Amino acid sequence: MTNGATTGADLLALSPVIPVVVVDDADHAVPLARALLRGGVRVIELTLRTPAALAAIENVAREVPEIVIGAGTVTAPEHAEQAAKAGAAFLVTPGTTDRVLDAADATGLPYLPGAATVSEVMRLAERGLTALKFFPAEAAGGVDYLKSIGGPIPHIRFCPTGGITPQTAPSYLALPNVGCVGGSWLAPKDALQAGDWNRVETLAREAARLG
Ligand SMILES: O=C(O)C(=O)C[C@H](O)[C@H](O)COP(=O)(O)O
Repeated sequence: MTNGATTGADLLALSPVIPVVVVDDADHAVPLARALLRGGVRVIELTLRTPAALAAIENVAREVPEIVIGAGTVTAPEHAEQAAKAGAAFLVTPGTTDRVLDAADATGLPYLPGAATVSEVMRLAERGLTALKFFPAEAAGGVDYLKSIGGPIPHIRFCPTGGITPQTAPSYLALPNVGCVGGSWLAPKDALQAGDWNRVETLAREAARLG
């Protein structure tokens, strides 16, 4: 189920870019996942922002076992259990609370908890976490902020997400404390609505080369 990704650190190594996906139609998820795989991206983060999200995760977990499927936008404790039951292999949270972290731990799944400040990073490090999501990356200070965090807290590694583009991704990926970036550009809403899977495959092929 997790295709070998059993820790947060494993998640950072799956792909240079983790596609962050919003699906309005659960039927889009399987062809989308297959297009990402054809382009060389073997991970997908399906955000729990729409009513179709959990069914989409179930569809991909059942029909595309070659891809590592995770649930994003985990903002409440119950989201963690719902996502695990749907077949998610990992969880991603935009920010963190103790209740959300406890619920994520209870699933036994690897997860990337969100942090945006040095103090939030330190609080997560106190819980023994060493692989975090840095969100909202661009708005929270971008590359320079992450570079600064690496000085006093060099053992924590990040998946920065939020406002990152194919043009800015390389500057993040060049940092020693960055394992991958998250980005919604790999699954443009208009491409999903049009069923333009060739465009998704092309975007994935370009992203897979960023690492
Ligand atoms: O919903 C979540 O789980 C989040 O944490 C937020 C998303 O990861 C970012 O909104 C993606 O940012 P963009 O790539 O700029 O679209």
